[in-house]
Amino acid sequence: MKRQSPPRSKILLVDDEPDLLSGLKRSFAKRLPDMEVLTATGGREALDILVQQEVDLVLMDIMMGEMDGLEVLDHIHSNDPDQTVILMTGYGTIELAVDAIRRGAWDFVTKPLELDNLTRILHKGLERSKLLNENKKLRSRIYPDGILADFVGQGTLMQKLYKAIKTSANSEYTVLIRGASGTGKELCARAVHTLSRRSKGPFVMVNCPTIPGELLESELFGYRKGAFTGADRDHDGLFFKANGGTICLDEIGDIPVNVQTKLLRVLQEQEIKQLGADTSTKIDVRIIASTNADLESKISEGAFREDLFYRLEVLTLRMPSLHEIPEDIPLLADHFLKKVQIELGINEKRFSGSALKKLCDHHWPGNIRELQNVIRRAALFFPGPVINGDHLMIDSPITSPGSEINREPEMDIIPYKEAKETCIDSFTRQYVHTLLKKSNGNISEAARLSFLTRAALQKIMRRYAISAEKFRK
Ligand SMILES: Nc1ncnc2c1ncn2[C@@H]1O[C@H](COP(=O)(O)OP(=O)(O)OP(=O)(O)O)[C@@H](O)[C@H]1O
Repeated sequence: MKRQSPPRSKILLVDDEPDLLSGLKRSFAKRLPDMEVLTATGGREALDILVQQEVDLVLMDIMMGEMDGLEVLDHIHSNDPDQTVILMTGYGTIELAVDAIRRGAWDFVTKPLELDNLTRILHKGLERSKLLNENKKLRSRIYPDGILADFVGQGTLMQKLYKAIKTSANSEYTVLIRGASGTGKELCARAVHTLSRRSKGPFVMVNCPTIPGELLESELFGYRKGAFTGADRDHDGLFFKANGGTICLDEIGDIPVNVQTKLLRVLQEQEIKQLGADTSTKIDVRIIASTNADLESKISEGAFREDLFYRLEVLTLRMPSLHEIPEDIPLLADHFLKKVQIELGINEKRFSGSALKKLCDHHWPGNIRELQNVIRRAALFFPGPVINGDHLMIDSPITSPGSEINREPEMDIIPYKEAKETCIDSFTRQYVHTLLKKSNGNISEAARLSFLTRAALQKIMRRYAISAEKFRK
């Protein structure tokens, strides 16, 4: 197969001296053979070219007849603030060049041109353009039909979601992502960040219930050395880690009221006063919160601050449950099957008609994550090119790896790490089922027996779509 060569970088040379243009073009052909060089003898011509073509770098003289370089620079940047422009200036006009830098030129070179130095600067300028372009591409990871990269689903509800994600990404407001466990809330939070102007900054995901309540405040906001016994050094905290970017507080409904109060202050004042600090520090962090809890009920029980709720839900994104988007199940199933084939390096498989029907008929309490796990298990445990209905262990959630192996003794040989993860999945499911059976569905009792915190156990239950209800007598 013929390999495609990478696209050539394009440089636009702008100068009203045709001799200089043709001289430079000849020199560049020798020194920069991978580049395409375009030329323009004036500002207007240059602007026309830039409207029609993507150019990686503009090298332009300041002193030009019809429109000087600074004026052209302003026009270029009003259309594309990221365009890399290097200006050429004669001796004695250095001040002008400094002014140009202030107005957004990336660099300048002095005439007469010293070709080694110019080549070095051009390489650096092109490197800058490349990085900016990669970032732009990342930010516009939206396919022409409006679907976001990483997301699968084309039905009406998913289309509405993509639109809402894009709108949220274009603003700086706080976002509240609501939806049941496994519906893609984390994926959604990442998409809002990636499509926003903060995409170059950090994205910090905080699973609130996994941090014990008494540590959450110091983990989120940090502390100064000596703030409390054991604080033997300064600790920045997750909000500072997210400075310039986005923080996503997952399961916001589970955070203690004292932390809610502090969070409210951060939202109102955009500054943090760390434990043990004398003064507050300004921060620039966009907050996304996600929850599968009924926050309104929590408010009426006094467990969640109403004022914080209204601050958080400036923009609300609702993730549909999988049973609400049945038309997308075959697409998602195919997507996960392809993914697992790549992850496990196994031969291509497909679903039989009975398998697809079973997938579409199931109610999916654990949503997209449950679908993903079911497909992973089927692909892992059953060799052969076709996954049929019997291979999908949907109806019998209490499965032990042993029983699966007995039913189908021949397993595909897959990397040890993946096999182990899948067994951990089955083990966790079985462990929690046994635990809940023993405690008659009493979560506090189950947490006590397992030495897990109640919140940690609930998190596991949500992740595996296990409800305590059916274990209650
Ligand atoms: N529309 C989708 N297309 C492709 N993959 C998806 C989609 N939605 C979710 N997923 C995948 O499903 C899995 C679960 O998604 P995610 O962790 O974002 O859910 P969640 O709602 O945050 O779950 P929890 O509340 O339990 O933390 C992830 O592997 C994610 O990549």
